[in-house]
Amino acid sequence: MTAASEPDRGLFRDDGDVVVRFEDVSKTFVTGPAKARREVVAVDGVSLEIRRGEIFGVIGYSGAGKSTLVRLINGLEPVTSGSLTVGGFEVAGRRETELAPVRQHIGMIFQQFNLFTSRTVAGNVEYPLKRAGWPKDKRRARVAELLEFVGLSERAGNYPEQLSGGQKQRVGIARALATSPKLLLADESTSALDPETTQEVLQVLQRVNRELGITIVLITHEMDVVRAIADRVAVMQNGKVVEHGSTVDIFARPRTETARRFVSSVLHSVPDAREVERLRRAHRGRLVIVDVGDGVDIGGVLSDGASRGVRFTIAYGGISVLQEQSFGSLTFELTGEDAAVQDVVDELSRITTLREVAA
Ligand SMILES: Nc1ncnc2c1ncn2[C@@H]1O[C@H](COP(=O)(O)OP(=O)(O)OP(=O)(O)O)[C@@H](O)[C@H]1O
Repeated sequence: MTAASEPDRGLFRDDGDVVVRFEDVSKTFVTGPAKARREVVAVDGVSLEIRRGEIFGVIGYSGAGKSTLVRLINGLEPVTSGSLTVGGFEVAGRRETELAPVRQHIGMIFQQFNLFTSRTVAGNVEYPLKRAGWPKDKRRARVAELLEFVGLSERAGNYPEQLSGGQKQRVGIARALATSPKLLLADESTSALDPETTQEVLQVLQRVNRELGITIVLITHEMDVVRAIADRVAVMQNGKVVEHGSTVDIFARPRTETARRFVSSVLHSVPDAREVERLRRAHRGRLVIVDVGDGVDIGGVLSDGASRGVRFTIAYGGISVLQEQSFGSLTFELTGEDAAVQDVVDELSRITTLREVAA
């Protein structure tokens, strides 16, 4: 599918490699009546760059501030403080009427699809083209092209209620792509879908990114979604980005407890509290959990330990491969003379992240 010709007005062209730049951005909601005003800091001092052509995941638990962060990008919520440039355009401090030029380059899809129930599939996809003033024959050709791209040509005359969840979301994607945005915001776009349908929608999003070169910001609370398609990811907690980096790095070396919990929700290589209890009952030696990955020579340390009489038992763990790198974690029981075991623990701590399971 080709990009539709649209006036560009210079946005998204001279912004270098960075499509969205947050600099110390905060968003505070003030709620309640005058006497009992309450402030909620939904986004708290976020600095972040989203690069051209990437799929950028934003993950966090409910209330972390993900939706608000993304709604700032297209000005659905105004920024309280800081600087936010989108396609080289400063969004912070703009009036609603000034945002139209930047919004025309941004598409959005939603968890609940937000389709017009009274319009057909084709009518839904056509809607933004009508609003943008496209003539009828061009609209028709564009809608056909978009429906083909998302694999729904046969469904053009159906109404949303006749479609499955995955098909509805594909209509949402086609509609969001209609006017050839440079940036697609996907807010929990697969959260209402079963795992199989989720994969189907993620594959379409991946094609949107790879084949059309559209940058995607993907909000989710599922690390599986991040693992499937995100190039980089930001982990949010209490309005702050507590960690961000390439998806591979976050999986291989999560630095915060929140990131670690998200990673272990997918990999299951780290024992949870109940499993730790069971391990503790079954093993009497020192129990350590170590992160493993390419280039981390855990075997070498254990062999050295063995030469001093330290024995190890693998009690728990798992190793996965993502984008050709292996990562995961192993839980060892170490037994032997105290000082020698301590040397092994020290050496493992030096080469990787090690957590000890309390005796
Ligand atoms: N319009 C609003 N008015 C007042 N408070 C709001 C508003 N929108 C969001 N908040 C608050 O801001 C915080 C962040 O909410 P946000 O919806 O951005 O989080 P989230 O990570 O997207 O959560 P979820 O996954 O549940 O949607 C929450 O405490 C929320 O209650």
